[in-house]
Amino acid sequence: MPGKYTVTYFPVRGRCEALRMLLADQGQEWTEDVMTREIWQKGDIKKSCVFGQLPRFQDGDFMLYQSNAILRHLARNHGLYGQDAREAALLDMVNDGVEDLRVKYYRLIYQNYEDGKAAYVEALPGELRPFENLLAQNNGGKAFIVGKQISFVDYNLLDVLHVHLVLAPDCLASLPFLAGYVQRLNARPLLKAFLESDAHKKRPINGNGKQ
Ligand SMILES: N[C@@H](CCC(=O)N[C@@H](CS)C(=O)NCC(=O)O)C(=O)O
Repeated sequence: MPGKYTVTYFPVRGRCEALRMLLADQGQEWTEDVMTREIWQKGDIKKSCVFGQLPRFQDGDFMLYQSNAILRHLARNHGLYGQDAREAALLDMVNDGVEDLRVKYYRLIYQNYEDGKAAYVEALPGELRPFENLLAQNNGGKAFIVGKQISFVDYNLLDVLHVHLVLAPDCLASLPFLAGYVQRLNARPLLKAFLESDAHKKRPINGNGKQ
């Protein structure tokens, strides 16, 4: 049984919105422990974090760092890690692909937004194409990214698609399976309620105001 969940993070969507979507869609409650820049800059909490960074996640007295490890822990707690070892391996593969894209996105947002945005947006459909192909191969593109049930990777991929749809609203124009996937997942009742909540809508996407 999972203990009480607490998410410690800066007041942004960033690397936590995927796990928040997972929790909301799975009907879980959690506490937000919001880290201000002022407190973080004092340095004591940073020193206490395993890798000197947030998010930190608490499941009762169990403490975890690294956003993808947190997603996987929640996947194991809530049956979101595929139906067998092969599905789990495929989920790991796709999640690594999501992480690669997320890292490119953060590099753009935090290091090269003004100069790099146009080229990034132009290349984006090509970056998203592998996910379109994976969807097309699974149940005619009408299911989840892997297998017949939702997984932690669906929440992570959905978050990365959400932030890219803000950056480049037409980025799915040539990717119909991904466009349908976003609509389908967004319409899941508990997820829809979360996406329409102030907690989600008012939370900045990134920490520097760029999006
Ligand atoms: N690989 C880590 C990256 C964590 C990370 O980059 N955290 C940033 C915020 S998103 C942070 O703590 N920045 C403050 C600092 O490094 O002092 C994860 O996925 O959790």
